[in-house]
Amino acid sequence: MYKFISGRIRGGGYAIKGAWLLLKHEPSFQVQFFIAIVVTITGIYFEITATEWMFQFFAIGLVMCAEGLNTAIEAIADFVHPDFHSKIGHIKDVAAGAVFVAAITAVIIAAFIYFPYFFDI
Ligand SMILES: Nc1ncnc2c1ncn2[C@@H]1O[C@H](COP(=O)(O)OP(=O)(O)OP(=O)(O)O)[C@@H](O)[C@H]1O
Repeated sequence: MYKFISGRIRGGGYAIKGAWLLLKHEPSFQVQFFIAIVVTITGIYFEITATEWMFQFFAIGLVMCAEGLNTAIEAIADFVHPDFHSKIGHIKDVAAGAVFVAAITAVIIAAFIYFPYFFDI
């Protein structure tokens, strides 16, 4: 039981380290983090509802999670095949496509939340 708990705590430590590495080294992740701060301040300013906060945090998490996984896939691709290869290009394009889908979803959620506040409708 002790081993199980200490193993889980250690795993959590590695995960936090991974999130910190993304924030420290990945420009795309840093941009998304900055946007997350901006929309959080915007949410506070407009006093959005609890449901809108939930959707907003879900959208932020979705995009940053997709970006983190995309970064990991890119790193694996570069590690297993550092040279140019059409298959590696395809893998990276598909992984980037997943981030794009998450980002479009977040933009749609943001539009639904903020249109009424910005245009007073
Ligand atoms: N080894 C490779 N072989 C073939 N195509 C590649 C290779 N490396 C990159 N590409 C192409 O270049 C694109 C950008 O790849 P890259 O690894 O530079 O990602 P990136 O633009 O730095 O992504 P991010 O901004 O998320 O870090 C890929 O989507 C792919 O189309």
